[in-house]
Amino acid sequence: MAAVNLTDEIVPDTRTPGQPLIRTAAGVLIPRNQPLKPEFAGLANNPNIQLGHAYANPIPAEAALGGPFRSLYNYPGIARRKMTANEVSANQYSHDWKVQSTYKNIYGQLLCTYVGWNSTAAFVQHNRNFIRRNRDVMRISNARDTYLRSILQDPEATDMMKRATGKWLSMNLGLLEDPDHLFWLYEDISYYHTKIQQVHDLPSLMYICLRDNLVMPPKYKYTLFNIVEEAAMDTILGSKTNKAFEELQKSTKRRRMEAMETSCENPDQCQCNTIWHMLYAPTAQSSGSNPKYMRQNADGLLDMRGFDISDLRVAIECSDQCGCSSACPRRRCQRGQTKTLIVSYENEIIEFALRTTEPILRGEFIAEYNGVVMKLDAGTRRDESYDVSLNMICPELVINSASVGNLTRFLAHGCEPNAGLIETHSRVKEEDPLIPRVSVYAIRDIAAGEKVLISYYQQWQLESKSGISCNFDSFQIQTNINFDFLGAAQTAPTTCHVIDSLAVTTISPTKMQPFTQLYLFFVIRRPPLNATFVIFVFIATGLHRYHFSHYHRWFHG
Ligand SMILES: C[S@@+](CC[C@H](N)C(=O)[O-])C[C@H]1O[C@@H](n2cnc3c(N)ncnc32)[C@H](O)[C@@H]1O
Repeated sequence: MAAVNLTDEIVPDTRTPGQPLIRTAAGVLIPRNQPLKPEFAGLANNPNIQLGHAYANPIPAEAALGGPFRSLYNYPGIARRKMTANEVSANQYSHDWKVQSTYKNIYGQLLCTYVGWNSTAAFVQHNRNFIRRNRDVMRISNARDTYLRSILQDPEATDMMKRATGKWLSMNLGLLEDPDHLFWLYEDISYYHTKIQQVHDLPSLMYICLRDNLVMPPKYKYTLFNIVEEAAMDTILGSKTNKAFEELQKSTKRRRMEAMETSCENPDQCQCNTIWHMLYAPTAQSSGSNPKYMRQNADGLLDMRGFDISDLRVAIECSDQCGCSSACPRRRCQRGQTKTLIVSYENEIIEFALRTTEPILRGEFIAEYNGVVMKLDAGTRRDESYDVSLNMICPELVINSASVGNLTRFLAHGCEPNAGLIETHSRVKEEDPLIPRVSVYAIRDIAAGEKVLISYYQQWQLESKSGISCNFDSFQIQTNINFDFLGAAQTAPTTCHVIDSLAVTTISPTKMQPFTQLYLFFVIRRPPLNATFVIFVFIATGLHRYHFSHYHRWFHG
């Protein structure tokens, strides 16, 4: 075997900034102290594949210098050792250091923080040249401020959320003097994850927690390509979907192909429809499910009408063999995210969720779901709530984003989802392995500021035999009975949360005292566990927040 491209650690892509189509296709995890399998020889020589023993988020060079300050928080890819204001002046560092972010201070002056320096070394900037030289940073700060101002105008935002915008909109002295404040950790995570996004030509990423007291931000490693465990790579290499087009043609029985249009820039050479027929189209022998072929139109949009998570769906994208450019409508996942999204802390139950800062059209691509591709029966413990299955491309595998992933790991469950996951057969080069990919597309138009929600559960999981479902109508029946009993019939559920096997609905009855909330907890039956259907009713005056988090913890053990 020629020189093996095996490193200790797989790292976020920094090799080809600005050229998304020749970036890393995947990282493959090879167990330590084990020889590289001969079947992996092709991977070892493929410049688009990184082979390594672990996935790491190294601290970028400009922040790695370090200083005497050691932050309380140890997060992957985030500089922990930083320089303080004293250290900076003792070493006479210039203000040309790389700018991390900017804010207005309470006097309306422009204040800036630097990469690898702590908050005590934030400086006021008077110079117009500063704005000219740091347009990128200013653009991100302005987008953040626009989002925060929109919260101030939002009738649904709570008083606490509005109050908390102050921390970001005008920096106060207290925060500057407290470099261990969680606020700075949020700022660091936003900066370092944005840096990885930018290498892939993707928009910035912000983490925001609009609460008086910030909660710990999420801790995970950030990746924009899938990391494949060795056993999963074996499965991929042996799978029919991984075969190169010509090989597939030789090994597939000729079938009559229904003529289909393609929006590919080069329709005569486009192979996508043939791949659909050879790999995924239902045959006379196939029984049961009827897989759906998702084809982008000339604008790169998918027809998401009638989206149902129990359907099998696959989108097929062009490879270089189709002879089209990187701008081809049928390479939408390859081009990646274009809308700026925010990871926002919602509440004690949902925790973090994704919100869009820009309108998204129905059928529009939102982002790729990245994480670790692993075998379903890998035997390793994982948080399955971050699993996405690959029923069409490789049913034995899942993508799990609990410890390594990208922003899509924050997609929350919605009873009325506005987005859906689409398995995506996509590789830039035909000689690359076909790493399973999953894209997130909008099911309906999504307005700026809205949460991006998917449905976690299939209908059979939500509807037990006793008729419990994540459906406001059925909750309404239950709640009216209870309110009749309380003498307050004119009520309506306001929110519905589903926590794993638990559904919670919060109701503010009109005839009850102000601030009184009623929480109904439903345990949803999930076959094969035929757990008894339980309803707890709590009437809490003033203390409702306490009850909410208390029972949440109780149910999670
Ligand atoms: C894929 S994660 C989503 C990200 C997660 N919220 C976080 O902060 O890391 C799935 C978990 O989010 C929470 N979650 C998501 N949507 C929810 C909802 N509608 N109601 C309650 N919890 C939700 C549940 O704890 C679930 O197990």
